[in-house]
Amino acid sequence: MHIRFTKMQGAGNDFVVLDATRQPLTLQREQLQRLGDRRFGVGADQILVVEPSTKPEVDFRYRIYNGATGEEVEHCGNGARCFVRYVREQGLTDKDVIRVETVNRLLELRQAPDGRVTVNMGEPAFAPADLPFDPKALSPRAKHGVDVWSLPLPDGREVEIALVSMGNPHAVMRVDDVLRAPVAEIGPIVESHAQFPRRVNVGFMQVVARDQIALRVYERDAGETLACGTGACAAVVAGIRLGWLDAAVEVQTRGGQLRIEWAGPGQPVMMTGPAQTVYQGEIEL
Ligand SMILES: N[C@H](CCC[C@H](N)C(=O)O)C(=O)O
Repeated sequence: MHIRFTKMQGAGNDFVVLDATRQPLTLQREQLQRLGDRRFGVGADQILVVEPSTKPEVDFRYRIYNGATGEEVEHCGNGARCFVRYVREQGLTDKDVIRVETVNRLLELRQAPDGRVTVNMGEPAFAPADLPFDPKALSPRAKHGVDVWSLPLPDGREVEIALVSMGNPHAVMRVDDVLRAPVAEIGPIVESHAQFPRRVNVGFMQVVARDQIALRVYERDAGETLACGTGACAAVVAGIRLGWLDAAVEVQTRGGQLRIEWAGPGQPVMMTGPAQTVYQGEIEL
């Protein structure tokens, strides 16, 4: 199969974007993995497929696959910003506000004149069943009236995590210094911990000020990425709930800066950040 693709990045989280608006595109897992493979294919953290909408009030559908496994996932924040740039640059729409449906969310996206894109990421969810997270023998520790969980590790250590679903699952822990955080060691252990039947994205958050954090994320099925949009949303929401952060926070990631705003329960999380096209290409799959 001959495929035209667009390579994009949002704060260093990179994507292969495919246009399935003109004709249906059904890719096998192995083909998705080939697109994501940094040696034998194009290389990307996730593959984004833009599809026509099936509903009059929605402009597009957007499907997301982790590049390493070809597994479909529920949400991708940096990908949503690249999606907006893509559909406008490809002439698929000239709207300033775009409504797009993912597998389990309806997002509203808007691009500002300076090119930065703001995404209404929907409301966070916190019940263990939303992740899913199976507490088994664990019990939550209430902190600031919010449940945090002490997760036992195989070597006997424990890590304290806050659970947030942005449609996809996030376990967030606070660290003193992200540069020295044990991301490569603890990330994979928590990602595939038995308490997470569908595994989890693992965030390491350093609180710099009440309106500033530094964040690294060991992503489910991707390892550490340079930025994770839903991870930034989950970390800020957890920090606000735990009393560490105000309602608008600048998030410094290894790949760039994101701005996350959340006005509290019942409100959506708003994310603003960069999105760029890197190149276009073709590949035989
Ligand atoms: N690895 C994530 C999907 C991509 C999320 C991330 N790239 C973002 O920007 O939100 C998961 O398995 O839930």
